[in-house]
Amino acid sequence: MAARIDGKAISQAIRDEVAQEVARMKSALGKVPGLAVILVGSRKDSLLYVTSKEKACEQAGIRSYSVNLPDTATEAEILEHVHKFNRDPDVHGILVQLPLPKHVREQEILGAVSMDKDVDGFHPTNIGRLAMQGRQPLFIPCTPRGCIELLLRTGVQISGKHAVVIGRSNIVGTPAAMLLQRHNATVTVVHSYTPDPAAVTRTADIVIAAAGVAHLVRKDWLKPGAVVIDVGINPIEDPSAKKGHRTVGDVHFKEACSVASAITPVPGGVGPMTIAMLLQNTVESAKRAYEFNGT
Ligand SMILES: Nc1nc(=O)c2c([nH]1)NC[C@@H]1CN(c3ccc(C(=O)N[C@@H](CCC(=O)O)C(=O)O)cc3)C=[N+]21
Repeated sequence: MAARIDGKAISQAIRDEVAQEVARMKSALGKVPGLAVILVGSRKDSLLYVTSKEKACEQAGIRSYSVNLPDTATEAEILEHVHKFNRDPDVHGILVQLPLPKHVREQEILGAVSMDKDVDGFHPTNIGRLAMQGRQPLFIPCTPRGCIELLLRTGVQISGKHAVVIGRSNIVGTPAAMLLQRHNATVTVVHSYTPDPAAVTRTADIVIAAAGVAHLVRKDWLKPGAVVIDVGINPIEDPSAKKGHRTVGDVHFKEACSVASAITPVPGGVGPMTIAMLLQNTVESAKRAYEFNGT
């Protein structure tokens, strides 16, 4: 029976650490970190995420600034807000909630965020530095960083292990693969064109599932003793649930539990870590801005 990796508890510990840092900064400098969140449109899931980010900021003592633009907002309008936050010295992190409406070119917007406020780590220069040996990005994308943090804080060795990342998105799969490589794992990325993803994944010591497909990873995809990090957040119908639906990961949790040595649940795994990492990136950014080392 696999150990359950408790993302909720670990993320709470990180949020407590962040809150302490914020308190120290406040008493030493009279300043607190600031996070700006730009939301375009009214997708229900995005609204929910943004609200929980704001709540988490408030609890940690981080000031949040939010802008909610209509679906019809133009690139120029969004850029105006990005530029305003770039100039604002009280703002240390800027997050543009993704996905953006289809008429907006995502890369244009993400590339306009000041590199040293790019707490999502999505600026091309930060991604480029993440990919290069011997270079340091200013920020590591929150979800992949959360996955690695879960491994580190549960004492899972990464160095020398074979890690398989399922999915190659810009925001999770690709940066997760780069990060694992920086931690000296041997990394394979499988995706929708991989002929036999199960066979490849079965050779993994560590699996990071970020395909966005409910229950893609079954028992026969896993090597006995594998450590499984499930990034998926997929709504499925469930007549027995109160709302008629529930959230499941990319991994069939129950099946995986009989094979894996440790696994993250959904919800309560990677999701809460994403928010904790966002807060941590924001505090680190404010500390850099004020040249404050925490004492
Ligand atoms: N610029 C940008 N940055 C992001 O970091 C970003 C984004 N856009 N767009 C959407 C995704 C998704 N995301 C999540 C954050 C928290 C949970 C979370 O806390 N989930 C809970 C509840 C899940 C549920 O029950 O639905 C859990 O997993 O336990 C999930 C997903 C951040 N994202």
